[in-house]
Amino acid sequence: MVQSISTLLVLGASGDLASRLLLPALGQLLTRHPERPVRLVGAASDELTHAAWKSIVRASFASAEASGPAIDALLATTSYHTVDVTDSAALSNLLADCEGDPAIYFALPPAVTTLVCDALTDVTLPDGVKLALEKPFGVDEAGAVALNHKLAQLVPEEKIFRIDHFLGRSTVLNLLGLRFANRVFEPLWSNQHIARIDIIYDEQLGLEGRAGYYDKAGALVDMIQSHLLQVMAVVAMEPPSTLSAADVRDAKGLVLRATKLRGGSPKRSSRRARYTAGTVDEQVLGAYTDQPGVKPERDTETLAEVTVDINTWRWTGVPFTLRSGKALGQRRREIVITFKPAPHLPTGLEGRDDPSVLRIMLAPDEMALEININGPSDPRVLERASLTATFGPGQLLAYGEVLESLFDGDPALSVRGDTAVECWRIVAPVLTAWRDGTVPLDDYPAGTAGPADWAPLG
Ligand SMILES: NC(=O)C1=CN([C@@H]2O[C@H](COP(=O)(O)OP(=O)(O)OC[C@H]3O[C@@H](n4cnc5c(N)ncnc54)[C@H](OP(=O)(O)O)[C@@H]3O)[C@@H](O)[C@H]2O)C=CC1
Ligand SMILES: O=C1O[C@H](COP(=O)(O)O)[C@@H](O)[C@H](O)[C@H]1O
Repeated sequence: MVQSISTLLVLGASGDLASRLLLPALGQLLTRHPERPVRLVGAASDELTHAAWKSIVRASFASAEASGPAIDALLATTSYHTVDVTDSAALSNLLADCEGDPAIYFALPPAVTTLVCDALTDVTLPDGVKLALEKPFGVDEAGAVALNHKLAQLVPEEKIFRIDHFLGRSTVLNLLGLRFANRVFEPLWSNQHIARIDIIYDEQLGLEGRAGYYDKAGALVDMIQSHLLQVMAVVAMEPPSTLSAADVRDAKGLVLRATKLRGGSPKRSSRRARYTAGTVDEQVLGAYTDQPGVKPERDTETLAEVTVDINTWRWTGVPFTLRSGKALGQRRREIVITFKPAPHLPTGLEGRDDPSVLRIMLAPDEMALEININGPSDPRVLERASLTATFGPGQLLAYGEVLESLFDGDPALSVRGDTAVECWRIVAPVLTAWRDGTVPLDDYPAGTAGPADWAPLG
């Protein structure tokens, strides 16, 4: 391992991403690998004292049980700057506070990230700088194309990391192992035997004070346009020759280029809803529209569902439904692969003969293969059984994996520029239809499974 950066400069350091996910993961990484010393510089518009910043970092590290010499060294030297990060002079000052080669981490809403990239054109960047940009990449398809061009003027492609932390989850490797290290699944992995695939990421979390970002994004852009399409690409991709960044990115790119909204109709293939007041896990949650910073007239959805087709020999005809939402009653993070029914049940066998279902659960990663077997008392009567397994949790948090690959300059866990644009192309008709009001905005009480008349998935 040759660590190629010395400073992590986090823009948007006072935000939810930084304190809840990025800093704990940095703490965990440095605890496991103290030989990777890194200076941490934070910047955001929030007025934080040095002591307040240090206590944020300390609390984030504590949440990951981070400790040791690299942690102590980082805490002794970390600094925080209250600045407008879209200002070129402020950015130059921030870079002056970095030691050695920095990675600039854009933990910012996408519109702000674009402005920072504009501002960086007036800044002299160190040769070894790396740019790590959070999802969503840009604010729409044209914006993503323009952002790619802007970035190309700043640094070469190999220094650009379009972050999607779902690629850092052990789930991705687990999926590749399950599919390509066994002969039993791959021959069935196509429209010949699979009826439908649902990818569900239901959260119990509400807005968590993130209106500044989320109210302009909504569930479709926040989760489906990025994370869930990436997961779908791994579920559906052709077997890669190696797990190298080039092979896996090519294979994902082929899937996403072939993906289109099912039937080309946003009205039939998408649904959206927003939570009203309710109780999640015994906690009372106010309506989304009553949260500070939310503008109800934006009609931001907190639950989204989209069905796409992958137009290839392997997948034509199989609907892939992606769903994600907030403030739901149950946390449900699952890839559900529903097989076609057996073509003929021998006469003489009775009872339950539902199609087989393979469920791959995310965090903790587990799988369950639900099949029909002969019942214990009368062997002519079928019953349902579930074969389960637990995957290893991985050594690092998803963001730890992401940071490690950023520090090492390995693009395996980041999204290629053309793929980031493809993902916007796939959801563009839905965004337009939702803006036009062609698809109604339903509602659901927080703590429920979603609108009462939505058919359940998986
Ligand atoms: N939170 C999460 O769970 C995850 C978030 N992400 C991504 O991370 C990004 C940020 O999200 P999140 O942290 O949730 O959003 P937040 O709204 O919580 O944080 C945004 C941060 O950016 C700062 N900021 C905004 N504009 C400026 C500016 N002009 N100058 C300086 N600072 C500025 C804010 O400072 P201030 O508050 O002072 O305005 C705040 O620190 C998004 O792209 C999101 O998709 C990705 C994965 C998970
Ligand atoms: O990117 C995001 O992801 C989180 C969900 O990921 P998790 O790893 O925290 O489960 C989501 O809550 C957030 O809205 C979104 O921006």
